Amino acid sequence: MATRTSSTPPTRSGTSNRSSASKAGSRAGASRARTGKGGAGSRRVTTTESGQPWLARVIGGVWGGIAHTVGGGVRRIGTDVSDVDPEVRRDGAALFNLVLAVFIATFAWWGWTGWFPDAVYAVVNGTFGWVSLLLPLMLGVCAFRLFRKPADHRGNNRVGIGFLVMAFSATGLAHVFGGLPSAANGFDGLRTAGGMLGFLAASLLATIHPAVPVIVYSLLAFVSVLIVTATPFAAIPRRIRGAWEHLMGLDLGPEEQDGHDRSYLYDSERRAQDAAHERRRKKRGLFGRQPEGSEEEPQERSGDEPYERAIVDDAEAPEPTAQMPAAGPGRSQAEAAIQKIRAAQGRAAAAGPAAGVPTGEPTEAIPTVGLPTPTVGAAVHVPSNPVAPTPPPAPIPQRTEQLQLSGDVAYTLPSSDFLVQGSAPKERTEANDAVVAALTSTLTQFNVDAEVTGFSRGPTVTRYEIELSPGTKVEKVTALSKNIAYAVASSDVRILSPIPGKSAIGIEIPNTDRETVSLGDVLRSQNARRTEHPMVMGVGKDVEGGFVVANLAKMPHLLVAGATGAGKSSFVNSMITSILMRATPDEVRMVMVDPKRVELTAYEGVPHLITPIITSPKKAAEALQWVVREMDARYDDLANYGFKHIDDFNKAVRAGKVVPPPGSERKVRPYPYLLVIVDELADLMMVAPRDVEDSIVRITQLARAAGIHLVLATQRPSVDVVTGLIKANVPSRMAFATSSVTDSRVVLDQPGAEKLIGQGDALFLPMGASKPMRVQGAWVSESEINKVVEHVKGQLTVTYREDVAAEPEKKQIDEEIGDDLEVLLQATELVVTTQFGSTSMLQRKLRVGFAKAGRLMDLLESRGVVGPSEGSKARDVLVKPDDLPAVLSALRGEDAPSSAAPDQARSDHALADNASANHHVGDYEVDSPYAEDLVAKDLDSRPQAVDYHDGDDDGDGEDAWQLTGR
Ligand SMILES: Nc1ncnc2c1ncn2[C@@H]1O[C@H](COP(=O)(O)OP(=O)(O)OP(=O)(O)O)[C@@H](O)[C@H]1O
Repeated sequence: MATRTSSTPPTRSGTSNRSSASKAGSRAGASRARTGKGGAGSRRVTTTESGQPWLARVIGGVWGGIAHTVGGGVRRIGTDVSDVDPEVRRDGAALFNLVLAVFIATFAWWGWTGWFPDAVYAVVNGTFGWVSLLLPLMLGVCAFRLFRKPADHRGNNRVGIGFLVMAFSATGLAHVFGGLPSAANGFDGLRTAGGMLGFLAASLLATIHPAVPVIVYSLLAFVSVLIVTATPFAAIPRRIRGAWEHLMGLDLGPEEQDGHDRSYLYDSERRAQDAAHERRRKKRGLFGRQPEGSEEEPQERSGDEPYERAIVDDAEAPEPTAQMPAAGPGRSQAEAAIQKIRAAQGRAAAAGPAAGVPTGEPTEAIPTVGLPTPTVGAAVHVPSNPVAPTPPPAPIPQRTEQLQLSGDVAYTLPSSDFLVQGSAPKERTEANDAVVAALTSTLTQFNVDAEVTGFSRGPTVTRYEIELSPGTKVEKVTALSKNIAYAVASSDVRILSPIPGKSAIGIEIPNTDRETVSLGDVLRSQNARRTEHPMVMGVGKDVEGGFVVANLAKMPHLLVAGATGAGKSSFVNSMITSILMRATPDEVRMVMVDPKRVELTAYEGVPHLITPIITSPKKAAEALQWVVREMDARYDDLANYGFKHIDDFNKAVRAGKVVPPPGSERKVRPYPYLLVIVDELADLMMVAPRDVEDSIVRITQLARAAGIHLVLATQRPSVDVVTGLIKANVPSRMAFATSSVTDSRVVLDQPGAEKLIGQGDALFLPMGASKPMRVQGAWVSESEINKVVEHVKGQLTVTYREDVAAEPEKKQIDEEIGDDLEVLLQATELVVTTQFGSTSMLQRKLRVGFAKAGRLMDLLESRGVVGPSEGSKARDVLVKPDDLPAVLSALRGEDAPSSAAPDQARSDHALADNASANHHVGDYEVDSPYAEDLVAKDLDSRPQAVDYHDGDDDGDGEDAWQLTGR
């Protein structure tokens, strides 16, 4: 059981509401009415329990009211952050800082006089000297932060401490520059310098030499600026250089700033990089981060966005491509290089004994076909695309502060150090130059008027770009695929025609020197930092060496398939580790299904789990049904409170705008995302194909808005596992190497995956993309996973929901039915689906005797499935096929299944919210009639499937259905 939990335990609901209401009431009167008890009730509790004098209560209430009003206004300045959770607001303290700032400003800046300001001024000025002029600014910044970021305790403390150090060192300096007044000069003397504080700080040091306090406090003041601006020492030179270059108008591109040489780029490429950098820089602010006080706000998550994409990248600033420049000196330079190669080849062809085996001059030698060797003079002029630099070890992404979970639990995300840094990516190697030469040679041999204009080196493959001269057919190059494979001595050549977004043909050829993509690097990349969304995962690197990061919430469901050893499990590990690195259990909960029992065991016990890792396929099928019910409960809330997406609902809950009906005991909490991971769909489909498919289809059709997302992995991407229905509803696909082109078609609806080279090489087709993107999956080692898991488990003890895959409850079966339930269910299904109430049919189809068939028919009549006997005629069937699930459930003694539950019932529940009990789903509460019903059903106890093949081939219509029991 949990020792700590991320939310209010079930038993607390009543009392905790009261106590939190009481706290809120004493802190800020205006927030009282938030609790389910209603404003009056809360106020009464505060009044009777607090024991404060009435005047204090009145002042507290007025202060709280003003604080919330001012806070509301401040939170709307610039980026609107008015959805700050009312529970964590510190408006009272913020207002205190603000009032103090204004007050000090009135006499320090504006010279307000009078006995009261004079008295305060004497104290403040006597303590700080002329540094009191700075105090309003410091207090103002503190107030602003407290209003807008009350939960950022770490940041607020940092700024507060920074200002204290700054004020102290400033008084020390002021004391020296104010002429080192001594105590004998009295307060008046000290006031004109650094005040009493300055005297204490500097007078002793100044006895050594007046320069000593100047040096000490200058350094301390500098350190205080670093503390306030959260600038690490290592970043100082870069920031100073950035500021200088900005002031002088010399802004460099990002690569140059990182110490990367850009001399290999053409002018136009550099300009493109600069423009992209400028756009990004403008977005981020002068120093690559937002100025203090407006640090990058967590991106608002909202349900509906235009042009949603699963991939997270800088869509506005596409990375420059290293195509041959259209014109100018760069172009002529490149053309000269190509001509040089041509000339060399021409000479070689003329001189060589056999076509394609050129023997050029040593410096311009063309490699022999099939045995590529590096050629300095030839290929080196073909530009390579710049690869994304390995990001320096840094937090992943910005949130290393303590996060406040519900239930007042502090939670720290795992440190970036747990994930190692990968080796620096290579931009070009000799092997690339050799392949360029081989490709150029092949094109020349076959008289194809085309040029290799550049290449992008990825970790696993390099994509060489070929541009055709006007009038040359694309097919002339694609027809050469076998010759190209021969020339580069690799069978895994993949031709892209065209490269998406470019007028060029891409030829992907595996690198002989592969590189591993470290998950840590992917999560530290700019793309990952662009968003704080908790469902973002590091996918890997694309062929251009760019980091690929995707948002699972936008996929919204993902199919991962590939042959054994192709890299699926490694991908699933990267996905789970990404979530653990970036999301708290309050933000993302997971259900893991691992019938293979080995792949996911490392994650057992992480607090993000809602149920122990499920290894039994039967229990997994039940868990999926639980997910369906959870989805229904969430939909009820969305419908009830008028939201279209769980993100909008959560935002409103955090802003205190979701108020349960008066009298309701319920405490509405934000719903976490629910990620359901199935690491071998085939095992589930073998056990309960119909139920698993039903659940998956239902979840995938609706769950996006409910924040529920499915990831289905399989090594058997055949049509009986990945059925048409499942495929139609799981729009994003990740195909690792498949064993056949048929499998590739099942996963991607196109060939390609069969040409992948395994071990993490994949084709990623996120929802909405027309062409799959080739990526090398991110790799995370077992030891890294263990470190992350240990940290996460140390933060919070897992609290499992017991009913997700619980043992099925004993059912109340009608005594009259007794042991005949199985066969009665079959009879019902048979009669209702065929709409034919014949006893002899039951006899034949169920292979039972006349007496048994007659008894079954009587039972069916007594339960209203068929009408009374009409002699030799078949009986009327009174139940429509659509109502069959409800009837079967009723016979089993269960409640109606959720899929068959009338919508009216659900909306009735929604209206009667306060009448239903509080239930916990995961660690959050749901009011749902189904919450009680979140109990697994015994699926094995009923007929599994109706076989659509004819039973006995005698041609009669009755035989069209045959029940196949287990
Ligand atoms: N992204 C990757 N980077 C580097 N190597 C990888 C990557 N993914 C997989 N590999 C290599 O391939 C091996 C098999 O990968 P993995 O176990 O993920 O395959 P799988 O498809 O899950 O196979 P199975 O279905 O048999 O479990 C790993 O042990 C590792 O050596």
